[in-house]
Amino acid sequence: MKHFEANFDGLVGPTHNYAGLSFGNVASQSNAAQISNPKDAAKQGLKKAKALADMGLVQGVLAPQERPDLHTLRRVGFSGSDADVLSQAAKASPVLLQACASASSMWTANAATVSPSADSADGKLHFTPANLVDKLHRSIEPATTGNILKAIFSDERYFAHHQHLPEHPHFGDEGAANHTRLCHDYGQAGVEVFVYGRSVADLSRPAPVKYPARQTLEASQAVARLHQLSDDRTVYIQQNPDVIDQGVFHNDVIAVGNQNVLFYHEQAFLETQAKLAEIDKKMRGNMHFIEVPTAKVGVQDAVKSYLFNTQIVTLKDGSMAIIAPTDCQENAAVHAYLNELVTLNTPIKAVHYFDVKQSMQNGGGPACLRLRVAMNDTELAAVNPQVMMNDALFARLNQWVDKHYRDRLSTQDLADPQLLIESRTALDELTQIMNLGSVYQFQR
Ligand SMILES: NCCC[C@H](NC(=O)CCC(=O)O)C(=O)O
Repeated sequence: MKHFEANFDGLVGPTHNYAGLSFGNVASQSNAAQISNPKDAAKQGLKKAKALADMGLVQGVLAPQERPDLHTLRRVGFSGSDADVLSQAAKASPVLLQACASASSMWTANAATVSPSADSADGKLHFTPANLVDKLHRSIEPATTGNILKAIFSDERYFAHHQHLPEHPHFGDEGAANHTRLCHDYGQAGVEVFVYGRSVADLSRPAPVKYPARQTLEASQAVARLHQLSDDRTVYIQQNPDVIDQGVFHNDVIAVGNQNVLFYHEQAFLETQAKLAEIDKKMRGNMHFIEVPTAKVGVQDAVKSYLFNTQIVTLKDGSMAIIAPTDCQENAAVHAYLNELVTLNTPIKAVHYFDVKQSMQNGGGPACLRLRVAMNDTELAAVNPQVMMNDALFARLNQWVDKHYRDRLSTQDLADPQLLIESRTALDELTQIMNLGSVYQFQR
């Protein structure tokens, strides 16, 4: 049996826009009210996904969500025709309309936490959609995320789907952006590392003062229980609250792992040495800890360039490559660091750069755009084949984007009833292309 890690990238939705909705996410806030280009955004994402498929990696695509979300707008009291609801909301609360129109489900690293069958007691691959309660615009994602995941990973012999955690700050959960699975071989039991921003129960632990800590320890522990992980192979690390206050709103902005490599910034964690020792012990040794010192790359440069929001992938020959945003090339310190990294004695031998600027301007790099699913070939054979990236799907999705997407969108346009019609028409066609059935409210 073959074991590997598949990536499922979020397709950027037709309403991709810059609304400045994410307090604590510097890019989102500083690009508020800029004009976006949904067509370019979707094509940039598709290009990255296709390039990874062409490198021999297993690559899938996840469908975007229905936006503007008329269901939520009606739930909070707007009524009448769809056009009425949009115009009332735009007048009464532009921020609310923006929250209901965000294409934020494109960042599928926040869609769910995934544990492979090798790690769980029942031998199933587990999914828990993230509740994303810290941000209104993201808190409306988990139910549809669950529907989409179930439509793709539907075979109950292999896949276990859990409901998202209770929607309260106690269980603030941001999914895989705060979770890294380490292993020696993808098919062997690994060590699942959960990184949290604060603990609700233990108030003696430090917490950020300026920006929110989106992930709680309690949420991480709940997901580990649901996924039937063994304590012996689970590690909880607190993120350094000082870096959260400098714009590191998810752990995947400051650390990334793959197999036996953990690539992280010197300031990423609290109690770093003790936690690395625990990882090493639970991994039974042979780890590569690649620590980036502040003297080489400061936290600000890491946040701006997204050096750690990169993907580390294992290629066919067993070597690893980094998938980085072009922003890393444009930052002198980061570019110099990456040039040096590939010459060091680590498994990482190459860096490939991709332009994902439309997503970056909202604080989402290459790693945010993908959900990792470590699996084996029997499990892959049970995945909906219509979502897997190949030449035909790439061509079909590019045509679909060309047909339905705008190349310019402002936050004012979000109230345009025509945008809603375009978006629904596009998604309806997409569910046929990807054979998803009726996953959206408007189809039910
Ligand atoms: N993993 C990357 C997530 C980025 C995402 N940005 C946003 O939602 C910005 C949306 C806006 O401001 O229009 C977030 O902060 O959760």
